[in-house]
Amino acid sequence: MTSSSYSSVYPLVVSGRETPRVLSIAGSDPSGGAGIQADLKSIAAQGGYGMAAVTALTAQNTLGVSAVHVPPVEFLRQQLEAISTDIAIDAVKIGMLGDAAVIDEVRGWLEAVRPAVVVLDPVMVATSGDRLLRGSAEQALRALLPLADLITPNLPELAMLLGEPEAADWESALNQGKRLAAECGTTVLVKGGHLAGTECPDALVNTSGLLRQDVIEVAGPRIETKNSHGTGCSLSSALATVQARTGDWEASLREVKPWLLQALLHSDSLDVGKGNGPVHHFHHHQVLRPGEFAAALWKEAAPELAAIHKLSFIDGLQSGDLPEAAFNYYLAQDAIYLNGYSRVLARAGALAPTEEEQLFWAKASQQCLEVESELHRNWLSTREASPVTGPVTKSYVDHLLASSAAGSYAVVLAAILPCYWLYAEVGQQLHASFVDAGAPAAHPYANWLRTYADEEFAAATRNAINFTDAAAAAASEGERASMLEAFAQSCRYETAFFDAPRLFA
Ligand SMILES: Nc1ncnc2c1ncn2[C@@H]1O[C@H](COP(=O)(O)OP(=O)(O)OP(=O)(O)O)[C@@H](O)[C@H]1O
Ligand SMILES: Cc1ncc(CO)c(N)n1
Repeated sequence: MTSSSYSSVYPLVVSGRETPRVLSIAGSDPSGGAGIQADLKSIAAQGGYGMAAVTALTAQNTLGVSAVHVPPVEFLRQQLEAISTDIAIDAVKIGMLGDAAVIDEVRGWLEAVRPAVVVLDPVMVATSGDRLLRGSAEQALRALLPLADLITPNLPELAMLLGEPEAADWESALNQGKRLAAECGTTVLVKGGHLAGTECPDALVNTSGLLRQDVIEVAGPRIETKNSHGTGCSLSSALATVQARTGDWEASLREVKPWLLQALLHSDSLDVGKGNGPVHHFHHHQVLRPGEFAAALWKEAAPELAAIHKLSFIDGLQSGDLPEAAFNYYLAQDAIYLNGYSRVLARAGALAPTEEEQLFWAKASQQCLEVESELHRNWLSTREASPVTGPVTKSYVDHLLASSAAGSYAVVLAAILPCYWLYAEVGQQLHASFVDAGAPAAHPYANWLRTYADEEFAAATRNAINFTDAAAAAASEGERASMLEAFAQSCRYETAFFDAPRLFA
């Protein structure tokens, strides 16, 4: 392997632009799912700077196209000139062109400016079946193809460009792609969107050694959805953007296809229109509303809270029938637990993004140690309880320490939270039923039950919930998944901790 081919396979320095300047030359879709609107969203979703020169205006929605207006080509010329005389363009995506005069204008501009990356989506017919290119302009479009680096026809467009019947299976689609690639000397992206079946592959096809192989297929599942309006526009403009950054068509397709798949999967949440709706271009930038993540956590916690209230330990504590040995075991384990918990709270303080939060967790960590020594002084000094760490205590503390090891503030908080939240809820209910029973002084656990109505602890719990909710809003999707996992695990340990005296005392 020569040094030059080595460096092209394993580039030490990526030469592409971090924020590519990408121009879409395409039609407008006022409903926002296709055309320049989809292009600008896709370019931005891939981290590019989007620009748009409008070739045609359509009146359309998710049900279809009701009118097309192609403005005078002189105005397109002025738009293109305004952009390219001022701004360096890293990639161009070409979509709906409308008629032969527009095609000629774009051809002239491409020949003069010669952008480094040109993706041509030969738009002829919308998803709804409406024509977006005059029949008389098909020949002119064919003649434009060799000026592109990548052509992205759907299967009906591929067939029309070749003057052949539409491919009915993937193999004949690939063969048609090869014929078109050979005819125009460029790379063709053959798209599986219009085929049936559970798979939806795409393939980069070329015949003149432009790529590593003649056919590079990228597999993908077919999503069961009618929201496919603008998938072709979104794919081609996203590819142009990523290509300007990577300089590698295969790498670009492998990056864009999973994004488009997720955009299709999240399309229902947009709820746009009655027909073929758009895809969710910014599914990866979902903004959480305040309290939304906390509500999702509470949903996780609800079954555990119900399970805690069914435990014989809670029942016995409430009625006073709880064997003393079980209560003593619980107190001794609680003291051990609080020591470990205090260390994890201190870790939350170390990771906190604001001084307010740092102070809150530092105080919480100290208070935790104070409660631990209180337990020893006032509760455990007169009781018989083993000082050995029980298996549930050990596992719970290990889980908390492990959750803090990755160094994510959001994940530590999610792991910490159930000890506040579930404990506060359980304590409040135990205290309320104690008061309802007239707070009998003769109740064997009266002094303990009285400690539960602590307003300071309730306020701290509200703070801990709010900090966790805010940390989730700032976290990545992956971190939020880890938060849910850490939180759910801590909830299970809360239940196990209340049940441990029955099993191990
Ligand atoms: N149901 C689906 N599930 C998964 N991927 C899909 C689905 N439909 C289309 N795609 C993908 O979307 C991209 C566009 O393909 P398609 O063949 O639908 O283009 P198109 O017909 O030009 O789109 P448009 O709707 O914009 O006219 C391809 O990457 C294709 O694999
Ligand atoms: C403006 C415009 N361009 C392309 C398509 C193809 O999806 C469409 N429906 N509308």
